[in-house]
Amino acid sequence: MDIAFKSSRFLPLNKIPSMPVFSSRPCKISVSQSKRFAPMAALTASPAVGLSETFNKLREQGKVALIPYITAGDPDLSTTAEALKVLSTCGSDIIELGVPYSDPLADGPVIQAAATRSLARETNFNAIIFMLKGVIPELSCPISLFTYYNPILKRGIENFMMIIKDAGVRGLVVPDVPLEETEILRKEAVKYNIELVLLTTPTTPKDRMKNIAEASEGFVYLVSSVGVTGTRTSVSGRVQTLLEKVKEVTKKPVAVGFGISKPEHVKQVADWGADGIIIGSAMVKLLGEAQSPEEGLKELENFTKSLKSALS
Ligand SMILES: O=P(O)(O)OC[C@@H](O)[C@@H](O)c1c[nH]c2ccccc12
Repeated sequence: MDIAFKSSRFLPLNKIPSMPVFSSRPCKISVSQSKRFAPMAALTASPAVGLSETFNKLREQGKVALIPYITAGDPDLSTTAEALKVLSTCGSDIIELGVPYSDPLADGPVIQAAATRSLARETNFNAIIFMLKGVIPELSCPISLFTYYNPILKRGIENFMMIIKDAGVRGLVVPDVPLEETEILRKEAVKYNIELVLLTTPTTPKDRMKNIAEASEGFVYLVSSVGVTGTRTSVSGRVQTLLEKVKEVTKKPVAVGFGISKPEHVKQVADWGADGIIIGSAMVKLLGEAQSPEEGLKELENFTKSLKSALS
């Protein structure tokens, strides 16, 4: 069952409630934090730079993009808003925000547990959008939304794009859509200036990899290893060869994700020639398993700074 969207199915843009449906559990963040989260009526979603522009700028400076992933609504949406600000302030170049979903195909145990906790608190799509509208104007990097296909289809592809664009989202990753079916998605995404990022994996044949890279917008997501997301003790040396393979078929930026969780990993993958590094489970774990949201945010800040300095 799609719990995440149970209370918000088929809502056209103008029917999205103006108040988010946050969990009834008391939120432990401080008053000053919650004030900072309050959406500002005067600000509309900022026209922050998109993913391609971000990579262009970094390329000029010879820098590699730091791309954290976190799950929306874990431990709660107010903390997610604060976490986005922390990630942005600590030098993230793009942030992937995961929409919790009840049947996540490729998510490993850490991200699955985060989605389950988030859904148990009744996080829903409309509340995530409301939160993003308030916080995106305060960020200095673009947000790329990460969601499975079903929730998009249920809203209608065009309606979905319209909603996320209106919230200020600049990119979209939909891991369960095969290349052959991305065309319609991409057509609507382009209309709304949303860059649709496609994924290639270690088992993707070279000619297919080329087609994926050609169709991908913003960057190409290179999945570093087979299996599901999650931290691993080391990054396989195979990633270096994989990176070379992708770079033979495209000039677009290539960001590597899956199993990267330490500053040493980040440095290693950057040295192998990646244009961006995606870190998910390690971030999600810090936020989801901390004693309090404040502690989780502090740990997130320290961790992001350590990853950023590995790239400088
Ligand atoms: O968690 P990791 O191993 O650091 O990997 C990144 C990842 O979490 C994020 O991009 C992601 C979350 N769920 C996914 C499903 C498929 C592909 C990618 C993802």
